[in-house]
Amino acid sequence: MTKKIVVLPGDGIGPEIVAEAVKILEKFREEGLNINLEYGLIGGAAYDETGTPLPAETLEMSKQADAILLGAVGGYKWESLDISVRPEKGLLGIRSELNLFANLRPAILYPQLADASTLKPEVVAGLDLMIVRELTGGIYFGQPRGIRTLDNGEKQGFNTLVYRESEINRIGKVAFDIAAKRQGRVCSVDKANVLESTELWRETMTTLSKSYPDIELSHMYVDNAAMQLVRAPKQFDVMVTTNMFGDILSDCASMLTGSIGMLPSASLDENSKGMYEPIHGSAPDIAGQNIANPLATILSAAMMLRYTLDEASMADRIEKAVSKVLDDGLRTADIYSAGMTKVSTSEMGDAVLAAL
Ligand SMILES: NC(=O)c1ccc[n+]([C@@H]2O[C@H](COP(=O)([O-])OP(=O)(O)OC[C@H]3O[C@@H](n4cnc5c(N)ncnc54)[C@H](O)[C@@H]3O)[C@@H](O)[C@H]2O)c1
Ligand SMILES: CC(C)[C@H](C(=O)O)[C@@H](O)C(=O)O
Ligand SMILES: [Mg+2]
Repeated sequence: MTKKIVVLPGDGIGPEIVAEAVKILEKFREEGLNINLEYGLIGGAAYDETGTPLPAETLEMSKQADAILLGAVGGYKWESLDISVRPEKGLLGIRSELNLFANLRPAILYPQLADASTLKPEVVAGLDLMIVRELTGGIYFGQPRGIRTLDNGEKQGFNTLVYRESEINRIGKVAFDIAAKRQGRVCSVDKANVLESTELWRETMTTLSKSYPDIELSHMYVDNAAMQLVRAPKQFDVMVTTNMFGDILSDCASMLTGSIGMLPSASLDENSKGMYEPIHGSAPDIAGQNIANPLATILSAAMMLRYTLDEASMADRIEKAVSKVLDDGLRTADIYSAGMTKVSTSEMGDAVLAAL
């Protein structure tokens, strides 16, 4: 049966990088992969056209889809809008509406990029870390939230960090199951010394770990985890953490691999239906210049083939093709170093396509 892929390019560099991943999906389609691509609006592009960052039509087609490929949302143009209609709200809305609670963000160093990493080669060589970020709960979604005026006339902004045991258990299971296929170690990152919500997080992870006797569970406070990531990242196998901590730690981890333009992600529901997107944003500072790195998006398409479309060999081919173009010395500006060949977004995409 034909699998339906919804493509949501979004804003800024979104359309540029998504176009490169689509070239690859189209090639596989020509080779016989039974997919159909359908485009939708999200983020600022959707707001401009329809007055909302997540039009009902986009949500409906995404619910019907087998998988979604997303570029990025947001940009200067929409920064003065009320938070409730900003482009980012469209992204949060689709994650929540589709119940995409498990966000997998693999931070893998391609050895060819050791010199682009912010860490010394001996500290980062062989890095292969999986960050499992809870994506539909925590402070991003907790109620109450807002800005209120206090009795003395002063304004106060407030958000609520809440986690239910069931939310912690389901993301914990994802992390333990992934660890079982890797080195068997999970580090749960929290702030249990200060926040009750993550005190419960720690207790729940500990109880859950009793069902996974072969997995080694450790706990770490988020401030230490940030420090350990840049000190000795190879101590981690799988990290599992809350929505906001995972957002921050994954941007941090991305630079260990050379660039935020290298990190893909999968956001999955209970049935491994998913949305696939690079972890970076719409990069308005470089949008429209054909210089963004498309590899995070191309690698996100590989994750889509692996996790949702059950086409592991095609995913392998993409990952090998990325490795090949890096072997050939091709670099977008963000990962460029002396002696390499600087290429544009579309040249990088074409090179991966040719290397397939
Ligand atoms: N998933 C998403 O859609 C997503 C993620 C993060 C931020 N955002 C939004 O994007 C907008 C810009 O946010 P920001 O500047 O804080 O973060 P950003 O990730 O867009 O950019 C941060 C820096 O990284 C660079 N960068 C990002 N992706 C790159 C790529 N593929 N190649 C080369 N360089 C790249 C940018 O040029 C910029 O200097 C905001 O509106 C933000 O809310 C969206
Ligand atoms: C744009 C924003 C809502 C989003 C997040 O915070 O989840 C982004 O930073 C990400 O990492 O996907
Ligand atoms: Mg982020």
